[in-house]
Amino acid sequence: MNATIDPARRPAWFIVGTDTGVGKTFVSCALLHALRQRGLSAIGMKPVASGTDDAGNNEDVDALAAASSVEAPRALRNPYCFAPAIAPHIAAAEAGVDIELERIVAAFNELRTLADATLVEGVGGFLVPLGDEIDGANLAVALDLRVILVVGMRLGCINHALLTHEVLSARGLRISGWVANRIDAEMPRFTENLQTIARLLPTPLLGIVEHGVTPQAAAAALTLPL
Ligand SMILES: Nc1ncnc2c1ncn2[C@@H]1O[C@H](COP(=O)(O)OP(=O)(O)OP(=O)(O)O)[C@@H](O)[C@H]1O
Ligand SMILES: C[C@H](N)[C@H](N)CCCCCC(=O)O
Ligand SMILES: [Mg+2]
Repeated sequence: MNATIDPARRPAWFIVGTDTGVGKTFVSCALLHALRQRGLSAIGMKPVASGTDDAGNNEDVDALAAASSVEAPRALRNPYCFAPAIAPHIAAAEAGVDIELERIVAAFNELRTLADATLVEGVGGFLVPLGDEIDGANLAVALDLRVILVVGMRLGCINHALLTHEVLSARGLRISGWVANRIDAEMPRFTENLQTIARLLPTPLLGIVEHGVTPQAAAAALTLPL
């Protein structure tokens, strides 16, 4: 790691998806590998996770840790984790927990000191509530990071990509680019859909992640907006 660079100036992105299950974790892992292939140390964060196995582990948190080149305490990588795989504000309410943005920002700031680059995976789609007063957009704004939008390429994604981009812009976020993730191997007219989104989204296409590749292999197809 290049410890001479002020942590606040090290590259970091907030990974937003067009929905839950569109490949935010998958693409985040690919981006972590892409950073590492460039010789940078990299770490992933999942501030709010829901859904654990019997041992209390969450798939996203574990996948990001496996793709990271730096180890860090789970409390920093994942400040909030709830057992049921449900909307996080409902899981938090059931657990009697208030999700606090300040706690997430503090964890992120500490995590950022440990690696050259940091990726933060959002929760579900961009406007998922995190409590009565806050949502995913508030989290992205509080972290003040550039955003990478993961578009899960399936029927309906054009509208989801445009809606998400509009809200990102309305919240004043800087958008580094988008990634086309082929979650549906059989998507009819994939190329035409890709071209439509590329034409309508005023942000660069950072790469296409093919269906069924490993995150390591997908890394080679990604341009890092460093
Ligand atoms: N390019 C791909 N090829 C094959 N499978 C993929 C691809 N991208 C994602 N998947 C699979 O699709 C599922 C959803 O992906 P992923 O968990 O990354 O979505 P997510 O947006 O992070 O979801 P969540 O909102 O739960 O965090 C996972 O089983 C993942 O392995
Ligand atoms: C459990 C799942 N994998 C995600 N972590 C949470 C997705 C919440 C979606 C809420 C919604 O938009 O309706
Ligand atoms: Mg995920």
